Amino acid sequence: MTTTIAEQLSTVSLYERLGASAGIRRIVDGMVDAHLENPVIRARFQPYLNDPERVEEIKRHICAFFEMRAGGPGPYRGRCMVEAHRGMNIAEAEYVAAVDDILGTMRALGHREEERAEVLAMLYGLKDEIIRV
Ligand code: HEM
Repeated sequence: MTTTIAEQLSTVSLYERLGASAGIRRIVDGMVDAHLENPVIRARFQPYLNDPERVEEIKRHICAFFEMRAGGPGPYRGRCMVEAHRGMNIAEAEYVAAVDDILGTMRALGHREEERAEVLAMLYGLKDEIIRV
């Protein structure tokens, strides 16, 4: 029995389609750079620049979180989204700015509309665990 390319692609996990661990790391690096340039949210991240080891740890956690959510093999050992963002009083506009940075980075890296839509759906599902928790 023959299968179409579309059917074959649909069986490949989002993790693989994002380029596995290395591809996700590129998205996270670009996303953090974009956050630092984004006037809506950069003040949230600038204080961490004094502590590069902490930045690296947070990036590793964000990579592991994305990998887990995209169907990757590894565990996520960071905090849950409510714990990670508790007390920050994140506003809707800040959440949208962060999502825009992630999708803009994916577009710049050449990820297809399909993968961007899947990541958007994943992020949207986390909204209530991040805004004003
Ligand atoms: C868009 C969806 C978001 C996702 C999926 C997400 C995910 C994460 C993850 C996985 C961590 C690491 C947790 C850990 O190290 O235990 C983290 C940390 C952090 N997030 Fe988010 N985040 C999102 C939105 C935001 C927004 C909108 C802001 C602020 C404008 C924000 C600010 C932070 C900060 C400052 C940290 C570091 C906290 C610390 O360890 O001191 N995040 N986020």
